[in-house]
Amino acid sequence: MNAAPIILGMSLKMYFGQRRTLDWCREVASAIARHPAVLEGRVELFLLPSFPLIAPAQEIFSTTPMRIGAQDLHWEDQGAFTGEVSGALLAEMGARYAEIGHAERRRLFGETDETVALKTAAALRNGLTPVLCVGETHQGSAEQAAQACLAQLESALTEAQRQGLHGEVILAYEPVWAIGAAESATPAFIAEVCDLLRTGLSNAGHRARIIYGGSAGPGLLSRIQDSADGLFLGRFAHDPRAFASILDEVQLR
Ligand SMILES: O=C(CO)COP(=O)(O)O
Repeated sequence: MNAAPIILGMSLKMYFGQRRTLDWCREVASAIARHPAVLEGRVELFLLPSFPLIAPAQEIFSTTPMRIGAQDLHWEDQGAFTGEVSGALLAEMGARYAEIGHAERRRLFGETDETVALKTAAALRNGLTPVLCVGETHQGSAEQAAQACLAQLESALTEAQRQGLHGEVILAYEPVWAIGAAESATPAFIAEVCDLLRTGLSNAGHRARIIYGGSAGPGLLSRIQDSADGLFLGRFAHDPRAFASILDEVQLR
């Protein structure tokens, strides 16, 4: 048994405008304010909205344990990087998490192993918890998936290690083939990969909690929470009631 809280993280990606984001925040804030799993400290909650909505989301959740983070950050702390947002600014705003290396950023925006490593260092340097996305591209065996994820993790940590940076990392295991799909990977597959990841992490001397993402929604957490430390939610928590119903699945660990 493990007394650590279950993590429920949520990325809104670029799905919602301002009004819908803030409505979602208000509804979820009211649901979590009275939820036993929250009141008893059994969950760690984070939300990653679009950059301009970080501050208003923080305001709405200010009396709740929901922490706010960013979906990306730049690897430098300041300078001539038009359009970018630094970890230093995010930390100054009170953000607590920074998502790094999501498959969409790799596929659509040229994110590479090198930029992921630089961004992981930038997050740790600024006291932000990296939500480091890893995952295999094609559906195969659990061993192949874990091997791909551990290689991505090792590569992502190289720059932080070189700079002597430490801090907690949340490993978001997201099989690329399960992102934006009709269904998540199966609970058995997720559990197998998470168990292999845990062994791999411990053999390599790393400490990271592991959350699963990729079409995760209501009904999944109760089937994987012995192996995974939580979920990284997307579309299937767009309905605030779905988010609240996932909270109902959080069991005593
Ligand atoms: O990428 C994800 C979370 O960041 C998962 O997104 P979906 O749950 O919408 O597939």
